[in-house]
Amino acid sequence: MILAFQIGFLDISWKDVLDILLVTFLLAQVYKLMKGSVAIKVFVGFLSIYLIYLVVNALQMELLSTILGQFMGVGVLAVIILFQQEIRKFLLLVGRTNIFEEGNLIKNLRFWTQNGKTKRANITPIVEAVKSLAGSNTGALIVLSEDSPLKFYAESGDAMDSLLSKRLLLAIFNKYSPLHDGAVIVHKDRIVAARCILPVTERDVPAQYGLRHRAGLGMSENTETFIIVVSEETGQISAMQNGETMHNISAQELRRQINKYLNEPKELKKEKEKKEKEKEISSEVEVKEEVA
Ligand SMILES: Nc1ncnc2c1ncn2[C@@H]1O[C@H](COP(=O)(O)OP(=O)(O)OP(=O)(O)O)[C@@H](O)[C@H]1O
Repeated sequence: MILAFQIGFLDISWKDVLDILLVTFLLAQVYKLMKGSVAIKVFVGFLSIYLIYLVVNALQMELLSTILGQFMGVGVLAVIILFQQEIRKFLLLVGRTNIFEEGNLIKNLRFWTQNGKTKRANITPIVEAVKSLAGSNTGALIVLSEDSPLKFYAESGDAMDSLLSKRLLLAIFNKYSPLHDGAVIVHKDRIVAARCILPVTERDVPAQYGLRHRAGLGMSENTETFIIVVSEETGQISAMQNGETMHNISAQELRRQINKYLNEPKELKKEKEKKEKEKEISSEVEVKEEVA
């Protein structure tokens, strides 16, 4: 074996380096694909347990490594069952994208290096378009995603990758446009796709909510996105985030809420998640106490 270098008692060969690089590339691709959806939290959790399992195994801690080993065995099955839809979409995506096709490898690499550099969304075209659509009772469903282009959901519609503009949004949602059905996904300053299918909420919602509102709410439960719905029936504007609906808001309020969503620092988001978890735990404890 040709040695590359040695770290303490570890002999690292070029094959190991290549192995590590490939695994890193694969994990980063999976992360990029799932970024912004709830699946990523399960993925990171599972990965952490797997890393602990590897360390525990290397340290030959028999009992813990047996328990974690059992968990990993069942866990893989549980993940496959829980995320069968996502896995299916992922495999379809992989099957359809040949990275060695002409220009594809370069495009992928460029996407990698430029991903963080895409300009932030200019919210004026969005607010102006929503105001116009509401004024003419034209139904619309717009998903704003700050973190990721939501490839899984974008795949269900027609890819666009166009610069965001008021006129383009109006053209898409025009009743006679072949693209008006479904949702538009906006990531940073680009319209990623139109005609996308979103997950519909399974919660009990007010009777006046039809499929458009249910899909918006479902999306907000499943992803860290901001969703705007314009009702075709009433022309009212609603916004959804984290499974909560802001019903019948003005264009001004919409602008304020989008700004809040785009400017919310990551730490604040994490703190909010922590508080929600604490709330969940305390309500579970309360229920248990009541039962006892
Ligand atoms: N799962 C979905 N994902 C994305 N868009 C959807 C989905 N389901 C329905 N829609 C969109 O919603 C439209 C139907 O809206 P529907 O009238 O049922 O909703 P609504 O909430 O009552 O809204 P409105 O007030 O506009 O009537 C469809 O034409 C389609 O464009």
